[in-house]
Amino acid sequence: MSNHLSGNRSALAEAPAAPPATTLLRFATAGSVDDGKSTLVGRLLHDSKSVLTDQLEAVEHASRSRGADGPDLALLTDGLRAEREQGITIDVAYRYFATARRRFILADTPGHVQYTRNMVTGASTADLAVVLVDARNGVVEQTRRHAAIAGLLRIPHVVLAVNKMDLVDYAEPVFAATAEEFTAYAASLGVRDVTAIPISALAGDNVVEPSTRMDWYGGPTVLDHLETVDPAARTPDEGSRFPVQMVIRHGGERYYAGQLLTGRLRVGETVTVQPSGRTTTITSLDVLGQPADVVPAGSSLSVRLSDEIDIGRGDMLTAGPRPPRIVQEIEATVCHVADAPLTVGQRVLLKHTTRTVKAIVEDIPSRLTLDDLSPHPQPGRLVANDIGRVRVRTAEPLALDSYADSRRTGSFLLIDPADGATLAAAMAGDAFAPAIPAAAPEAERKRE
Ligand SMILES: Nc1nc2c(ncn2[C@@H]2O[C@H](COP(=O)(O)OP(=O)(O)OP(=O)(O)O)[C@@H](O)[C@H]2O)c(=O)[nH]1
Repeated sequence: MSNHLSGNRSALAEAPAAPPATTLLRFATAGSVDDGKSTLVGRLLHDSKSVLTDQLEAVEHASRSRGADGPDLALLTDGLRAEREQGITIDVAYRYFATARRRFILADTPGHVQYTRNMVTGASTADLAVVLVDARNGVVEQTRRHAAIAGLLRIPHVVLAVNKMDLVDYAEPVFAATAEEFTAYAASLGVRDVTAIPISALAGDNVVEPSTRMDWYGGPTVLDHLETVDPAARTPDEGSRFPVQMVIRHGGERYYAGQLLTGRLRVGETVTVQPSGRTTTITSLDVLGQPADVVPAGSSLSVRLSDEIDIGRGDMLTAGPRPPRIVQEIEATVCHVADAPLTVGQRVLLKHTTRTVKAIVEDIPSRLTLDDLSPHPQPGRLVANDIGRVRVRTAEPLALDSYADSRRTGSFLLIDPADGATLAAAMAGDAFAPAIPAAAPEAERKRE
């Protein structure tokens, strides 16, 4: 049976296998406009020799033609001409690079205040967020928003890069005060793993090479930390989740193809078909034409089962200690990304893994103030860049995890049925409630 998928390879190519977690780190950058994100990323790529030579030559050429002395490192990341002309980064730019120790996917997200939605998009799958501040300004409103989003998205690790240390004479007290303020604030939002690093992206201090101008700092450089941090740390033990992407009939057999999002699958294992709840046994697993006994998360595969059960695209095979909840009534935290508002009573499509069902927005009980995550009750609607709570009712049951348990299968999209445009990105369940143990009540008291 090893080659039965050869005619269907292109369909499987939709979901490429991810490399093992130990070799790949997904991270996002965030900072206010002009804090130096692009310069930092350019410096990282340049000094770690991750940049392709032709790219670097193009940048040097462009920099020279603008009369600059050395390469303008921001040019390496601000790819789009329109963005450069506007002078701000307006969308998420994904970069793929590697060093000898690790491969990286970087979501370079914009700093402008109105682009919260892009930060959410870029950071939603990140293992780590690099939050930049300008050493001269310290923690500003945008920094607090970025910390809040990191908390909401449950990004396991945060690096606070205190940049432009060259402009504050590389002074330790400036760094220490900013690091202390940020770490305390982040902790109040449930972000516990913060590594603060004093850097100059422009001069190259503590980005790849340790700085000779900040002897008082004994911690890692940015690259050291990115190369050694454990991406899996703090991720809870997830069950196995295999949403069926397509059913392939071949030689009288049925094969279910898709990508294993979390956990692993094993031949002979009992799995539950969701949302019907029927159980069956895996008789074979096949990864790109090769039979396998055990398949890890991230693999694209096809599964054969012992029973003839009616299974189609959008069903999910699950196994493991914590089964998903089968729900039609969902409470979620959403980041609204469309220009048109989201309102109570609105009919939407809900896309969760490979399943898309009709749904209605039953309630929008609160909207969050991003500075401190305190809720405003009963906003009635959400507009672009708002983060709020919604209650949604679906026409059919869904097998849903809470976002706290699984970022992959606890998230979904709300889609406009008229044109297929994404309205909101959602995190199911108690996404922000437990992340703010003390901050919200205190903030409430302050307002009173
Ligand atoms: N002195 C000094 N200047 C820096 C440093 N890092 C960046 N800059 C300068 O700060 C300005 C903004 O840097 P960018 O990297 O474009 O900032 P950004 O955060 O990517 O800005 P947006 O893309 O607009 O969000 C540029 O003039 C940089 O040369 C630094 O460490 N020290």
